[in-house]
Amino acid sequence: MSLKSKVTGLILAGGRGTRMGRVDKGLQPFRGATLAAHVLARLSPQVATVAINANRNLPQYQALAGESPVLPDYLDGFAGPLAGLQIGLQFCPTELLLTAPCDSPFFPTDLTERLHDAMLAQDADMAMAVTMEHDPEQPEAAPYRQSHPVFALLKASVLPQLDAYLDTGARRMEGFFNTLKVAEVLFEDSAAFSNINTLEELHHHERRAPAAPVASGPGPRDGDPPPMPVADAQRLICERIAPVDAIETLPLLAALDRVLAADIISPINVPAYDNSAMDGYALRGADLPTDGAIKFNVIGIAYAGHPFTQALQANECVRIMTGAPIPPGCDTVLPQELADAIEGDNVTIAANTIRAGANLRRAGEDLKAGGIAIATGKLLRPADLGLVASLGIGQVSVKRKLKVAFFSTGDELRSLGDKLDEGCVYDSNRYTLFGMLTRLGCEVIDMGVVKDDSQALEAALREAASKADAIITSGGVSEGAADYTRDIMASIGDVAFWKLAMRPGRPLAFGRVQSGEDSAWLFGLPGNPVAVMVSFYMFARPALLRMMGAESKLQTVQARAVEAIRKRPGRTEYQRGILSTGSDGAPQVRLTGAQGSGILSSMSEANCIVVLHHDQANVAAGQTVDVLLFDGLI
Ligand SMILES: Nc1nc2c(c(=O)[nH]1)N[C@H]1C(S)=C(S)[C@@H](COP(=O)(O)OP(=O)(O)OC[C@H]3O[C@@H](n4cnc5c(N)ncnc54)[C@H](O)[C@@H]3O)O[C@H]1N2
Ligand code: MOO
Ligand SMILES: [Mg+2]
Repeated sequence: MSLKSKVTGLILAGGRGTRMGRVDKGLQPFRGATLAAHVLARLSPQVATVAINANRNLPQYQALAGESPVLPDYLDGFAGPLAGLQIGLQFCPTELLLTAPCDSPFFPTDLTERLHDAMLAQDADMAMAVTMEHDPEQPEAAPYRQSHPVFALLKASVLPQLDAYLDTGARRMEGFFNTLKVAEVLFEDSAAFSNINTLEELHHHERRAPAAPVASGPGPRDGDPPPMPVADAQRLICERIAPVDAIETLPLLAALDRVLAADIISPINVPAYDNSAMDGYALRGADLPTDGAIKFNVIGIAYAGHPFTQALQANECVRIMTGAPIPPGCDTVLPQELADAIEGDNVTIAANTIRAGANLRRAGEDLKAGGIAIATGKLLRPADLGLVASLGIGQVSVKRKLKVAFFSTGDELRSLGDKLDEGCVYDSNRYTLFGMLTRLGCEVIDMGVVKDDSQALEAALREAASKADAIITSGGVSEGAADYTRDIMASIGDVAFWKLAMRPGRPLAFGRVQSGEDSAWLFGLPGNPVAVMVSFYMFARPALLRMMGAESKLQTVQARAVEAIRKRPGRTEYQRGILSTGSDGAPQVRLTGAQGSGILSSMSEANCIVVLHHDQANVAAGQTVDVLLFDGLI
């Protein structure tokens, strides 16, 4: 039996993340994935199966764990790693359990093997990693021994001892380990066990990252992490964001473009009764001639709103208008223009003019009483208002509008009405952001321009976090000497800075900003005017829609490229295009000329974005490309 098949791995992710501002450490974005995902990638090859101990954000951990279990503590109140160990041992289907904390993504790939060797050699109950450390304050002093109790291999059979220890109220790992026979294993590489406690440490590691074990994409340049593929960033954002659950009830007309918060159940059949689809004559289908022609006697008139209620006899018919209820016994309507002859009260109908059952609209054929007419999450469009009205419903429950604060950053920015000093530009991003957010149905909070000044930025972010569900900023997220935004963002929240494998829109900041009790999601978009729009559409838009509880799928259409398009594989490119109909009637697209990410006119001229996918290479003229239409997007 292999060693691996005897070991269950347990990721300890149940802590409070106190030193990280109480964020869920394991879910922090790190080198294209989450910290816990990195730990999982290290652990999986060393064990038969993995479980995750977590006490918050269980769905996100479950998404990571897949088929494997996510185990909350059995003990209440974030009782520490021993509580995680307890539930892990309770679950453990194998002879041995190996623990690893969610904030240490660099541990050795032979951890299980080395701990196991020592455990056997010393006939121990558990084995634990130890390193020799130097005190940075006293570099001359002798190194000291540092144990790493969260990296431990234990016999599953120690569970009763752990239960007894926890029953005494004690919670310290070292205390429990003193009750066991422990083998210590000295590892040379102390950095392998370094854990990431604070957001500063996280960003420090993020910036000097070696190749990420779970991220894909082109290799690192100058020690930088590889740019993250667009799809990975979208997934990471989506995994972290949950819908805002506040709802309100609105009169139907005020609900246009809002997100439905409860299914609309049809209280009635629509239509409520069988009725005529034509102006003509209602009759019994059985009376229709099979050959020749038959004369029907008109015995009355049915109008919409004025039914004819008398039952018909053989070869009788009723003059009927569109929408009028079908008289009793009738099942067919002859459109009047199909009559062979109409003379006074007589209508002659020839054989094979219509079939029995024709031209009727059946009760409930649109909506059945008791059925779901519109499902929760639907963005209410004009057709939906009509549908709700057709059910006689005058008020609907919708999600409250999402509050989104936004501002531009940069000393060079001037607001409209200001003099354009040398080296300055007018702030255009706030206008595009206003437009995009308003179109998305958000309540916008325009916070103007904020200078490249750390105090002003911090104050603006705090104010925004206190007022809004989400914050959108532009500028200052790249590597420039005046790009203060990234440091302030990182210092007052758990904000990660990503370099994305896309163009435009390479830099992006995403995370949560905290101000006292209040917090908000932050999207720090790049400053370049085209980049800000593209990043908004690709990342902020789906995230905001998710917060609103709405669907965000965008439909692409295919079009023939009129000219060749240069494209480098390994990044997603969003080029501005004009979609039209070719001489053969098929859709075709051409680019709007210069594609620089400062050229906003390319966006204004365009009616679509040409999406060139991550792995796609140069496109030859005549080849088909995917196109995202601006209609529906903006
Ligand atoms: N060494 C590197 N430099 C840059 C990189 C990089 O990876 N390494 N990335 C480039 C890319 S791509 C972009 S996009 C920009 C992003 O820069 P920032 O987000 O830091 O934005 P700023 O430096 O503040 O501004 C960039 C550019 O955009 C103009 N801008 C900014 N805000 C507005 C506004 N509200 N209205 C109109 N124009 C605005 C600003 O004046 C600059 O020209 O970084 C590249 N550099
Ligand atoms: O993202 Mo920057 O993409 O060139 O403008
Ligand atoms: Mg910059």
